[in-house]
This record gives sequence, C-alpha cells and structure tokens, in this order.
Amino acid sequence: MGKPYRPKDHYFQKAKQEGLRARSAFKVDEILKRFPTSVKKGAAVLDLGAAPGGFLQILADAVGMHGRVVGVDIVAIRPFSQKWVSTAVLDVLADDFDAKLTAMYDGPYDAVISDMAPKTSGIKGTDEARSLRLAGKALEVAAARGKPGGTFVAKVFMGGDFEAFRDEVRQHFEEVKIVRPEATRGASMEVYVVGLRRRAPAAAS
Ligand SMILES: C[S@@+](CC[C@H](N)C(=O)[O-])C[C@H]1O[C@@H](n2cnc3c(N)ncnc32)[C@H](O)[C@@H]1O
Repeated sequence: MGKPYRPKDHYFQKAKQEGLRARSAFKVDEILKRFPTSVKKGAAVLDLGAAPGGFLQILADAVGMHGRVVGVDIVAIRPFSQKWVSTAVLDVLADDFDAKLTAMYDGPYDAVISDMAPKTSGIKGTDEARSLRLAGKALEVAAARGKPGGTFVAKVFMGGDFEAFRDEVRQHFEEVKIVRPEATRGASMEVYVVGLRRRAPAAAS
C-alpha cells in the first residue's frame, strides 16, 4: 500500500524551512540531479503551470544569472527578484497562448517543463484525460520551441492514453524516462515523463 496522504508531511515542513514556495520544488530538484545535463547554467527554460513558483526557484538557481526562466500559469505568480525570471498569467489551452508566450520570450528553449495539473473532478478517466491534454500541449510547445538536444519534462496522471503519450514523446526525444520523485505523495498517480536530447525536427517521425 502507498504512503498515506498527509498534507503537512516531511516535504511540506522541509519546504517551509528552506523558504521554498511549494514542496514540489523537491521534485524538480530530484529530476535535475538525476539528469544533470538537462538544465545547464545559462540555459533558457520554460515552466508551464508554474504557480506558486517552487519549480521556478530551483530552475532560477540552476540556470543562473546568464540564463532565462519563463514561468506561466492561469494563477498569478508572486514576482521574482531575479531579473532572469519572468512570469505571466497565461492559459496554455487558450487560443492566444502562443502569441502571448512569443511576446514574453521568443525562445528557443533548452528545456520545456510542465507541472500542470487539471482541477480534479474525482472521476478517474476524466482527470487522466485532462492531465494528458495539458501534457500534450506541453509537448506541442516543446516540439515548436525546444532546441535540438534539449529536454522535456511533463507531469502526467498514469492511466488512460499514457502509453500513447510516452510513445509520442519518443518520436521527438532520443531517450524517454518515467520518473516518480521521492517527494510525490504516496497515493498520487502522477509521474513525470522526461524526454532527453530532442531530435532535430527533420529527424522526428
Ligand atoms: C501542481 S501545480 C504547479 C506547482 C508548481 N510547479 C510549483 O512548483 O510551484 C499545477 C499548476 O497547473 C496550473 N494549470 C492548470 N491548468 C493550466 C492551464 N491550462 N494553463 C496554465 N497553467 C495551468 C494550475 O493553475 C496549477 O498552479
């Protein structure tokens, strides 16, 4: 049986002690440590579903002052003092998303990361489908704006068309890993699909 869901667990307390905006910061930290070449100093990174900004804190440090981090969410993100981090309220599924993102920073990005999660309905199939829709949009963005050799990370609820999504990521990235970080809550069905070394567009099939 999985670990029980405890809202104020070890990672919640640890995040508070370390001044992190969300416990999820530990998830991206673990992913970056596992794949150290995925986000380097000076990199440009797009963080989709970035509020309240836990991932952004880790990413801002990972890329440093010569890098660029863009974070968007449907919910406002408290501004960052680091000049290389910019945020905006954007809905990735809105018709004007691509134009608004281009206006913020035209890319290309070394890494496109999505921690987006839908509002859950409690109906498993519906929640899985909504999660995959968001991850699918993130992949579309990575395919359009990611640099060859770059990285993709997207949170997905397991189930439904998960395998078809993983296969789609394989078409664009040389290596695909499925990661369930330590900080993931016990009962959660979420995993991160990590795509490494984006294929050059002409080579993607
Ligand atoms: C788990 S939270 C992200 C936590 C974040 N990674 C952090 O470390 O602070 C998931 C986020 O996805 C966002 N989200 C859901 N649907 C979205 C959409 N259509 N466009 C942009 N963001 C979306 C939610 O508003 C929510 O803030």
